[in-house]
Amino acid sequence: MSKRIDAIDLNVYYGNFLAVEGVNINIEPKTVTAFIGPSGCGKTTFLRTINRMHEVLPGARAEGKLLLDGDDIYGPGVDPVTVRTMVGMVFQRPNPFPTMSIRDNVLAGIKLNGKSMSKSDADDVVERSLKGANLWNEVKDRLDRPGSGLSGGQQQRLCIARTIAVKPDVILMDEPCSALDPISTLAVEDLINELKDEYTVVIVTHNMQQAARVSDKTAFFNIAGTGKPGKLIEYAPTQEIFNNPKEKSTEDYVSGRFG
Ligand SMILES: Nc1ncnc2c1ncn2[C@@H]1O[C@H](COP(=O)(O)OP(=O)(O)OP(=O)(O)O)[C@@H](O)[C@H]1O
Repeated sequence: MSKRIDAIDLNVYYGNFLAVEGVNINIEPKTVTAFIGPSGCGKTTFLRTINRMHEVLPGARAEGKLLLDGDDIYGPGVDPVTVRTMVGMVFQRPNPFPTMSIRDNVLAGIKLNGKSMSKSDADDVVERSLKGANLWNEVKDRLDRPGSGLSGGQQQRLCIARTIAVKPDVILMDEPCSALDPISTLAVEDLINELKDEYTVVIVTHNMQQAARVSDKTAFFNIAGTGKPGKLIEYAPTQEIFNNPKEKSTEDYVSGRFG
C-alpha cells in the first residue's frame, strides 16, 4: 500500500552541524518525486531521514515531524527497524549479497525480519518480486545462481526486487542509476514509472533529464554557501520546475547556470 509522506519543520544534524533546515513537504501516495540540487545541499541527508537510515551514523539526528499517512515515524516507541520495512531504500551502487543466490537475495530482507515461510510461499514472493522489478524473464531459469553473476543493471533491479519483497509503502532511491550504463538506466527508469502504481517513490538524482523523465513532482534543494544548511527551495509539478519555476535559484539551476 502506498503512503503519503509529510515532513513538518524537519531539521537534520550531524553532531552540531545543521545539514538540512526547516523542510516542509507533502508527498502524495502513488507518485514519483525527484530531489535535485547542487552537491552538498542535503538531498541524501533528507532522503535518509524518511526511513531513519541516518541514525546508523553516530551523532546524526532529526528534529521535527515525519509523518507516514499521518503517523510520526519519530514518535515515542517507534522502532526504526519497523520503519525500514515500511520505507525501503535502494542505493547508488547495486549491493546484492554476492555469494547468495538470486532467489535468496530476493528473500534476504524477509529473512532479516525473522519471518519464516513455506517453500511455496517463498517461491511466490520470489516470482512476484522479480516480476515487479521487471527481472523475472531474465533470471527465472537461474534463480539458484549467485546474484553477482548478473549485469550491473540486473543487479540493481535485483536490489529493487529485494526491497519490494518486504511489501513496503514507500521506496527511496539514492541516485539508483549513477553506476549504470544507458540501457540499464532506461530499464530502471521504466521500472520506476511502474512502481508508482503501488508505491510512493522518492529518487535523488543529479541527472535533470532523468528527473524530467521519471518524476511527477520535483523538489529543488539549495545551499547558501559552505557550512550553511541545505533548504528546500521549491516543490512543484516537474513540468513547472523545469519550464516555469517560481524561484530565481531554481531557474538558474535547471538551466545549468550553477551547480
Ligand atoms: N556522515 C556525515 N557526517 C558529517 N557531515 C555530513 C555527513 N554526510 C553528509 N554530511 C554533510 O551534510 C551536508 C549535506 O550532504 P548530503 O550528502 O546530504 O548532500 P547531497 O545534496 O546529497 O550531496 P551530493 O549531491 O553531493 O550527494 C554536506 O555539508 C555534507 O558535507
